[in-house]
Amino acid sequence: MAEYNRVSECVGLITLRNPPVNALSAAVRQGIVDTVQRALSDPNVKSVVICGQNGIFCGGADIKEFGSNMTGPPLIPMIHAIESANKPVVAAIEGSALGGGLELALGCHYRIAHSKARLGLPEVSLGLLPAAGGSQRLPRLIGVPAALNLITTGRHVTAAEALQLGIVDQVTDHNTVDAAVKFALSVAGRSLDPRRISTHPCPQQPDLDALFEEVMQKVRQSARGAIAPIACVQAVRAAATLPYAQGMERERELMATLFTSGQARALQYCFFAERAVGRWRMPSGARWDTSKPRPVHKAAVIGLGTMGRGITVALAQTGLSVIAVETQEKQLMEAKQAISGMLERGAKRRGVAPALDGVIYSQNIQAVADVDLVIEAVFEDIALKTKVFQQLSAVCKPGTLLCTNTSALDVDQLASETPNPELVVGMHFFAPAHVMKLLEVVYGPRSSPQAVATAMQLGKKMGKASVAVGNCRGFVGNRMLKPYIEEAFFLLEEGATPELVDQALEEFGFPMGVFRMSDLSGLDVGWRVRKGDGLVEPGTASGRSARIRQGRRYSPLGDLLCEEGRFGQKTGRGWYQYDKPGSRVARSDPWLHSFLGAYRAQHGLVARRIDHQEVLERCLYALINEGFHILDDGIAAGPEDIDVIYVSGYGWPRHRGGPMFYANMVGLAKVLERLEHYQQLHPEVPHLQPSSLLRRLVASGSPPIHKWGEAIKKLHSQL
Ligand SMILES: CCCCCCCCCCCCC/C=C/C(=O)SCCNC(=O)CCNC(=O)[C@H](O)C(C)(C)COP(=O)(O)OP(=O)(O)OC[C@H]1O[C@@H](n2cnc3c(N)ncnc32)[C@H](O)[C@@H]1OP(=O)(O)O
Repeated sequence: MAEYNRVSECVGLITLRNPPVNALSAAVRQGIVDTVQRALSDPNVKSVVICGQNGIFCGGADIKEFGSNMTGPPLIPMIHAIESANKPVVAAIEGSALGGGLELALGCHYRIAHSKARLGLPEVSLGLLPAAGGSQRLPRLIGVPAALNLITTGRHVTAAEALQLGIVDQVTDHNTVDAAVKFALSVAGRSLDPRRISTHPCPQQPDLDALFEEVMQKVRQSARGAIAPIACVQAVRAAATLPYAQGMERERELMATLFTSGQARALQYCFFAERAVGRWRMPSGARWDTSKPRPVHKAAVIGLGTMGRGITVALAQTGLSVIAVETQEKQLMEAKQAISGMLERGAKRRGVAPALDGVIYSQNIQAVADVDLVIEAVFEDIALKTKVFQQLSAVCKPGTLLCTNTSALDVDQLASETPNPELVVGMHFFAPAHVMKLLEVVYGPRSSPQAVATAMQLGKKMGKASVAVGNCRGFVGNRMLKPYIEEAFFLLEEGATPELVDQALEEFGFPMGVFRMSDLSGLDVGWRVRKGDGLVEPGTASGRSARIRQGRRYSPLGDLLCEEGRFGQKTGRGWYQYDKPGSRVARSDPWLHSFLGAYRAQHGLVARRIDHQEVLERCLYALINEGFHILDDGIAAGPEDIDVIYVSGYGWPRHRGGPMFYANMVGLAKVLERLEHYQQLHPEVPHLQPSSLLRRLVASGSPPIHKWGEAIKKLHSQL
């Protein structure tokens, strides 16, 4: 919808009305077409202003429409009609002008922005390109290099940067619509020819070919298989080399390819999934909209190792006052220096003052007496954490929320050691905690909805993709990682190399394959966990029986490397070799290959040829299968929760939508059939046994992913 008013006697004011972001739905487009026509045909109107209601210009095309049959007037002729108008049209930009919203503004003759507005063409992050003329007008307006940067990254710019780039004509701190109306009156009657961007040539650019080659190479490297960034470069190239009409034709062709691609579907699914996880619910029936978070003004972090330092920075950057506690004086001093450095570097990047005064350091746990929330980040040891929780329960004011940053320990067990288990939740950060986007908020059966709501809200404030999950071994992310890593080990036993496995996974789109990742995070981490589980048996036992532990197939390969002191990058040796400890460039290691040969010989294993498809199917389907178990157990409320966790914390390629979305794209019946196939070949591997939920979904006709929630509820009610 678009509302029309005449203001200041001779300005036609068109207001886009489609809460919450004034997306260009069919009704809005129809409204714009009608109101523009009305303004242009009214002889009393000398100029026109377009704005959006509720302080936001326009969030772009209505993404929900992309999945359906699109009706209503198309955007391109609508914008063209505005640009060809014989009366000046001024865009009054408040809040956001994104995607189709900015393309609409680029069709206007002038753009006035509020100083707090943000502008951008983020279509690339939805698997698309600015195909309402944006890829052709922006380079003509601001030049090819700047347009390439904005269009291929999708980044939003501030009003100040937009002014500097020449995207907007004026920035105001006052009422934007008033400023735009005044401006519109001042330009009434002026020639509009120089203001029609589509009629301009692109500004001259020396060495155009070299520029495009360089950008294309950079984009291909960072795209990890995503096709939209490449199409964006091709579209801008068309703007730089072809007349406008032919450039538009190229823009349309490229968009047609992207629009129907699986990647666009995956990326748009991610957009909505990231918002859906904020609407969390617990098996008890507690939900985001009925649970009020507590205000948190002051927080504390206990334990200032790597995780505690990152968490302190993340909290301080939200503007909270933070008490950072470390009992060892030397550690405290080192932490203070490290945290101050991180805050300073972060502030410099963001162009703000560092929140150094926001952090108070203490060796004494008594210092946290008046905080609203504590995040404990001491060493992963249940006895130590229990002791800290008991101290906190004694010291903190009543009602303080006690959160544990654990990746593996039982949140319920910790809660049960405190007098108020309802105040306890897990906050599982990922290293480095001030950088990584993901936060798993782990609730136990006794965690109160208010505690979950508070942790979720705090996560959002810290800019994290926060996902509420139930308590189980490994929560969601690490629980699914276990079968993925185990399959990779089994593949080595059967004849693969770390290079082959990693190459298959990196070609799929992971930034690092499982072995390069393991070298980065340290092989000793998993070794310690397996030792704790009683799985590690020193010695040189051979044969099949040595590889069956606790009744299931087990590969001791990781343990054997650790026994050799090969912990990965930090020791300069792991699944690969490095120039020196701490170096990051992985090189193939002949020692490792002969070690694998000797290991296979010792265990009577005959190496066979393994291809990329088998690597992907075994590693990914094992991980996905665990995801179905997690859904069946109610640990994750829906597939979106799992997918957001994997995309934001585990390097799953966003253009593949997350593991559960990927399973949906591949086809549930196919995933089931391949799991059954591998299970028959490896009956001693329980994680290849298809989950009963997967079987039941296939039996009920493989509903599309957005219907899984309904299907799971129905299947559970039939049990
Ligand atoms: C056969 C082949 C044919 C091929 C040809 C096809 C022809 C098609 C041609 C069309 C050409 C189109 C070219 C243009 C494309 C686009 O414009 S794509 C959209 C680009 N815009 C964006 O990516 C912006 C997305 N939104 C945001 O970044 C943020 O929402 C915001 C605007 C910055 C506001 O942020 P915030 O205040 O934090 O609110 P949110 O929680 O993010 O959002 C609130 C709710 O609004 C929903 N929403 C937001 N944007 C859109 C949108 N563009 N469309 C639909 N819905 C949107 C969002 O989902 C939230 O709702 P809930 O999910 O219900 O919470």
